[in-house]
Amino acid sequence: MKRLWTRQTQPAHDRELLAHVPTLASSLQQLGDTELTSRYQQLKQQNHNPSEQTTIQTFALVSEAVRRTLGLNYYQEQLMAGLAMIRGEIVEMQTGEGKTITAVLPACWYALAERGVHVMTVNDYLAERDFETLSPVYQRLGLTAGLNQPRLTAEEKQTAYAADITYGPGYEFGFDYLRDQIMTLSQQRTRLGGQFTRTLNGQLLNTPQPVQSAHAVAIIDEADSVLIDEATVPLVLSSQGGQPADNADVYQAARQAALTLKAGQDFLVNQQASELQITDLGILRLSADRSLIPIERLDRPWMQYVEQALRAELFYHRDLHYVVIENRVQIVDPHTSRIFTDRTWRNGLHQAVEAKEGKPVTTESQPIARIMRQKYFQLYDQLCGMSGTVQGCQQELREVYGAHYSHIPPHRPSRRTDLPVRLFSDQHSREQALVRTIQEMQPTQRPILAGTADIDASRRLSNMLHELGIAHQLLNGIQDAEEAAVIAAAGQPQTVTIATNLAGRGTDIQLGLGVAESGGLHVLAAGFQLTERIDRQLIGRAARKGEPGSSQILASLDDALFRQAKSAWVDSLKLLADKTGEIPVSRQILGKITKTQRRIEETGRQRRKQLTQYDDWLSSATCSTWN
Ligand SMILES: Nc1ncnc2c1ncn2[C@@H]1O[C@H](COP(=O)(O)OP(=O)(O)OP(=O)(O)O)[C@@H](O)[C@H]1O
Repeated sequence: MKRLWTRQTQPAHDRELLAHVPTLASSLQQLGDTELTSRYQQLKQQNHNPSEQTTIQTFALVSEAVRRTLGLNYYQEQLMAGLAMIRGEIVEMQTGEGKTITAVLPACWYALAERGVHVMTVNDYLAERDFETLSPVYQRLGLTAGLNQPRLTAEEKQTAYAADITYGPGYEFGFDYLRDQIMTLSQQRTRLGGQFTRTLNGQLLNTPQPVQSAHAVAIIDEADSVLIDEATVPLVLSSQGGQPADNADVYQAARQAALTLKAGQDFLVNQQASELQITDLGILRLSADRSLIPIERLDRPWMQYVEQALRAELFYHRDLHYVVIENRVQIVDPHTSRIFTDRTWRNGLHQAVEAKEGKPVTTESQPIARIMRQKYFQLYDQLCGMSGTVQGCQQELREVYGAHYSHIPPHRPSRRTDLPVRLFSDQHSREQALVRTIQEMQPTQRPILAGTADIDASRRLSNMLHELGIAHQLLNGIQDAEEAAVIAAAGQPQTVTIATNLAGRGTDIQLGLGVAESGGLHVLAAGFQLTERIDRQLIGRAARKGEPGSSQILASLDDALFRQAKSAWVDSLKLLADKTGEIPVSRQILGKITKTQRRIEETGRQRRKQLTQYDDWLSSATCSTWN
């Protein structure tokens, strides 16, 4: 990756440099809007020279545009983060420190070069929110902003990319790249003579053009999520599936066959690793009665259909891995609990889940092109980003993306109180304790955000509160309420919000009248997440912007983290439970939990590394075949 401006960070020098920004910005206050725009445009015409002077002027113009449009004045820390990002760094700013407007500083600085700036975040909701909020700021400087969303037409995408600054979810940029590659390849295959004839006929004028022109700059919000957490799953572009399948009976027959098999005899299963293998005995049993196999309708070996049916049965659970909405199986993102309406599992797994649920079986989509996310982001000349939680993955960001890390201190010291962790022997005891805590807090009028691990748990907690007549709202991706409306209400007095990880990133819960005085938002986390970073995201919803707030984790030995720990110390903890199921938590236990989370983070890193190496090998193998 090429750097536009590299220089070692010198905090004292930077502070001195940035101290000029507010002064210069104040002097711009007397300018009219047109004059403000033309000042920025003049900078653009000065044949973009990445000097410190240009940086100060750009930051001052952006500061004034933000003040006029949003009524906010940049903090010094936001300017520092902006400066770090134009050096290609990934900055860690605590949650709630105002990353959304911080991204405008590097975006406008990079836009001076007129090569296109892509601002990416984790999902379309956040991309649209940021685009809506910030477009008027860009307009003031004479810049255009575009929104790149899934399901746009090619023309709409071209318009979004033609803008100076394009917002969108990270994965969508990758999918556009794959679509462009496929189109370009298919055009290259058109024989020269064919092109000549088509040119004579005027047909080439209508030849589709790639939507993505360049990979100049990517500014990535929630960088650890986009670049690390999601990086285990490659981007795969598939042909359109999802139509009613005319071989539905095959998947149903495979399910019937799978249900006759006995674990330990006919198949071996490793629940932890989600692996299974049909034994020789199982194969014998499955082939015993050939009349049960719809042989002439198979597209792949029968065993593979049965294996997928078993996987669907054993590893894929409703309201955890998928939901069923309007008779359709829809995948749930394991990191955020967000529902992917337009994605399906491959190799017949989606159909196996549909058959398991007794829903209409749809046609399989076929993979057409794929790219590891790492490879896609490496295409950019310049990559930078922000997150509240970079610590724990800075080494990987450097190794894979060549991006250095810098930590930006909070504008105001945190006023969050983290109450002692509570641990329970099982999920049920934990849920009882959650409900008791919510009940006890009701008189304080403080809003509560209860974060659950999955949709199923959010529903259970919701039902328990219903039974007790405790009013609450639910944010788990399948309720009808608009996400923005739920979040807007979550900081109002006495509001109880139950949310899956959907609320974990990027949601800014504004405190209602009198809430700060009564102690601010209280976050109740139902369990530890697999990594410390994700814990910090949820907890970070409380006490933002120097406000008061508190958090508490209520864990249970049933949680995925303890299951993954697979250790004798976890089993021994059960013996310590009192009659409510609560287990006293020592520093030693907390230390072991942190150790487990770090081990899982490290395993994830190794896995991503292996996947990329395997992908490298695969690409070189494929290339040599083509040659
Ligand atoms: N300079 C500023 N002055 C006053 N308020 C600000 C400033 N910058 C941001 N804010 C406000 O702080 C709140 C949090 O901002 P934002 O959502 O961008 O934070 P964040 O760092 O992205 O949080 P998260 O890590 O949760 O995504 C918003 O309400 C925003 O308007």
